Amino acid sequence: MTCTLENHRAELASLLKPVFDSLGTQWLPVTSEQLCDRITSEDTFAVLPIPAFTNSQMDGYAVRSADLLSAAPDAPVSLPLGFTAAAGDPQLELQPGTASPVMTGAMIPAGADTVIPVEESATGTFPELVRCGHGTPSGQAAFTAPSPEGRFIRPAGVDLAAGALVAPAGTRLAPAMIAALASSGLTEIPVRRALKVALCTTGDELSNGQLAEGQIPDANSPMLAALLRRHQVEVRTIQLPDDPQGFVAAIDELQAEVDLIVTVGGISAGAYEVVRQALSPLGGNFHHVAIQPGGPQGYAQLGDATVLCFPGNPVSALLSAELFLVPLLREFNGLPEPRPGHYPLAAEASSPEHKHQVRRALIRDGQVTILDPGSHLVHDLARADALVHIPVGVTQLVAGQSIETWSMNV
Ligand SMILES: Nc1nc2c(c(=O)[nH]1)N[C@H]1C(S)=C(S)[C@@H](COP(=O)(O)OP(=O)(O)OC[C@H]3O[C@@H](n4cnc5c(N)ncnc54)[C@H](O)[C@@H]3O)O[C@H]1N2
Ligand code: MOO
Repeated sequence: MTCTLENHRAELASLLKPVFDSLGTQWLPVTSEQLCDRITSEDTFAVLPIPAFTNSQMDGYAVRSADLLSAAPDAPVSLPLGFTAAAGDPQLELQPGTASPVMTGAMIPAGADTVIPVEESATGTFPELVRCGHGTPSGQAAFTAPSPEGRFIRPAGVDLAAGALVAPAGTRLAPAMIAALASSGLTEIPVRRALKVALCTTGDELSNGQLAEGQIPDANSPMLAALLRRHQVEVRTIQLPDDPQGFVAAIDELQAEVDLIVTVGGISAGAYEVVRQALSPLGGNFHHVAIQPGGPQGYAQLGDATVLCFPGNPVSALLSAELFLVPLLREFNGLPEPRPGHYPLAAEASSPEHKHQVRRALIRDGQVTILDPGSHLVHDLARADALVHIPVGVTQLVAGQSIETWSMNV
């Protein structure tokens, strides 16, 4: 049975919706390398205000603004120094009529209400400084101008108050938001649990080691694993046996460990199509979609096991994943819909009338060149800059016409 690209897309979207809906929450440390680009599953609220405490914006002197009201270039005011506050030190107390050297990020001493940058002091540099517990300060600093209250002081909570919403549920965690979560004192972040996929290749011709005559390296495994990982999927790759009974037993075992099983190969019209032969009697759906490459497609729901079956030719496998799975992963991960580019076609191209063709293309010198349609041309796939969709009903494209191009690498 042949179905359209849109129908198959819709069928897979409804097949996978309960899978995505069931994922729930996973708590990741804010330092986790897996956190970037994940989606928060709950509202997160600040434990600490940002900034966490009132601190200095400059390396300079914390003083009371009232002590410098008369300061002028011809009448500098000299203040004895108190202890020095470095970033990370506990809060000091400023005695009236003194100046406390403070470094950027240090707590503003209690009683101080303004900061004068060191370069604005009469000498422009710090004299010898003494931190609390390391002796008695003896120096002085002179100032030639008043400094208004609050100047160069960063108040606690000015950016975000304690208890305020840091990120609503559904936020995609970009690096800056990770900084906001960390700054607000959150150490464990609730994110939507990553989809766990078992990526199963099939075919006696595949080998990851020594190649016997007739064998080829397994390209689909590393290719699709890389694609899925790019979309935050936890992937486990496995080569399933080519006999239907062993295949079903393996699927049975895998279903307890993963959310989704993706098989590649073994679904077309051959005599040894293990995936189709194993899953058809169990209610699997195998049909031809009016697309090229990627015509043979399948899926099955076996109890709790959701199985997606892609064709084995590497180009067909990757484009099947790009067409049917990646858009759902992008939606789950809160990514915006990709946008096409537009370029004039360098040379004419043709396409079968009753198929939606997805062609690989090069973009050079502002023009797009469509490559050969063969679904075994994995190196052409690798060097392509973009995909070009030629819908059902369009048989001829002419040189110079404007073409939509879609990136595979977003
Ligand atoms: N009589 C027909 N033959 C075929 C049809 C058809 O409609 N009638 N469809 C063709 C199309 S279109 C495709 S696509 C393929 C899909 O076949 P399968 O999904 O059954 O895949 P296999 O037969 O297992 O493999 C196809 C091809 O890809 C190579 N392959 C498979 N797995 C890998 C891998 N992991 N790494 C690298 N290469 C792989 C395999 O060796 C075959 O060359 O069927 C057409 N035939
Ligand atoms: O659909 Mo197949 O993917 O044309 O080779």
